[in-house]
Amino acid sequence: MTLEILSPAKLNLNLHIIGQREDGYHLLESYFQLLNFGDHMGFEPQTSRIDISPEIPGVTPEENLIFRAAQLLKLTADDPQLGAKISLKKLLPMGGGLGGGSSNAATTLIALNALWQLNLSIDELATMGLSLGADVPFFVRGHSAWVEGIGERITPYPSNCHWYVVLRPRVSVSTAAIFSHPELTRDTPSSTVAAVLRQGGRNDCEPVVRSLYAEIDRTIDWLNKFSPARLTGTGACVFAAFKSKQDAEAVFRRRPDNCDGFVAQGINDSPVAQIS
Ligand SMILES: C[C@](O)(CO)[C@H](O)COP(=O)(O)OP(=O)(O)OC[C@H]1O[C@@H](n2ccc(N)nc2=O)[C@H](O)[C@@H]1O
Ligand SMILES: Nc1ncnc2c1ncn2[C@@H]1O[C@H](COP(=O)(O)OP(=O)(O)OP(=O)(O)O)[C@@H](O)[C@H]1O
Repeated sequence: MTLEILSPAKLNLNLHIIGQREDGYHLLESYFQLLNFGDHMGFEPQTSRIDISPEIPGVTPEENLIFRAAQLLKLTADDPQLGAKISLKKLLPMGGGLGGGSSNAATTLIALNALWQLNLSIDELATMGLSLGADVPFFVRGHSAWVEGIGERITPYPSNCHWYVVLRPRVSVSTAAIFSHPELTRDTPSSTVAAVLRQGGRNDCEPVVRSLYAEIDRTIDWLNKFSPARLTGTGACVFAAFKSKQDAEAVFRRRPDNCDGFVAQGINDSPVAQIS
């Protein structure tokens, strides 16, 4: 039996940095919007081996978050006979602020927990997920949500499910470099999810990212001509909301030559929420 499932992307509709922990990690407040666009994954049980195909260029099989998630689950179950053939059609740009790697890891935890009949709870899978990445618990829970702390405090909250143009300028942003930048705003006052969804929030990483990456700066300016544009995560992707699919597609067709990307709709529940 093969389980085929979409591993969705997210957008950070806002990203407020309200403080910093002693270990250097930043305390965030962010609305995480799930999208109906992502990577396609397939899972088929087999004996003992965990095989992922095709490989991701530039990521060794052992570093692949899909492999690490499967291995973690296998160790927790303490059963060396567990294995799976996992297929991946990667459509999400890597290092784009869309959470692709974290989403793949979460989808793997949920799918294999079901296929291997381990009966681990969502709380247990979310705790395991946090050791793989700050955004993994959000994707494990599988609902658009207000996220606090470094990603571990998650309150599901429905959005208006707008259509989005997502543009990817062809540059790569180092998350660690942005978070360690001296100019980064780290004292935004605490807000509420209702205020952010009503007024639209801002991304505190955006001024620093714009100053360091001219292509991202230009892309935000271009998209701003049609609808208020913002960075997701620490970039490099930039997005704006539209009332209809047609409006979004019309803007996407006119995108600058240096960008690829996609049009997608916000969703409140991830496909993984149906199998967990
Ligand atoms: C900010 C977000 O993009 C929001 O979606 C994510 O939480 C970032 O998650 P990520 O890309 O998985 O990043 P991680 O691999 O966990 O962290 C990369 C680096 O960014 C910094 N970092 C990350 C998240 C955070 N809340 N505070 C930080 O200071 C840390 O220096 C860390 O070493
Ligand atoms: N299955 C995977 N898919 C994508 N990236 C992976 C995967 N496994 C490991 N990685 C590594 O993780 C890095 C970050 O990838 P990802 O797509 O999650 O970035 P992101 O969209 O910037 O995430 P975030 O929004 O959490 O900052 C990649 O550059 C890659 O080296």
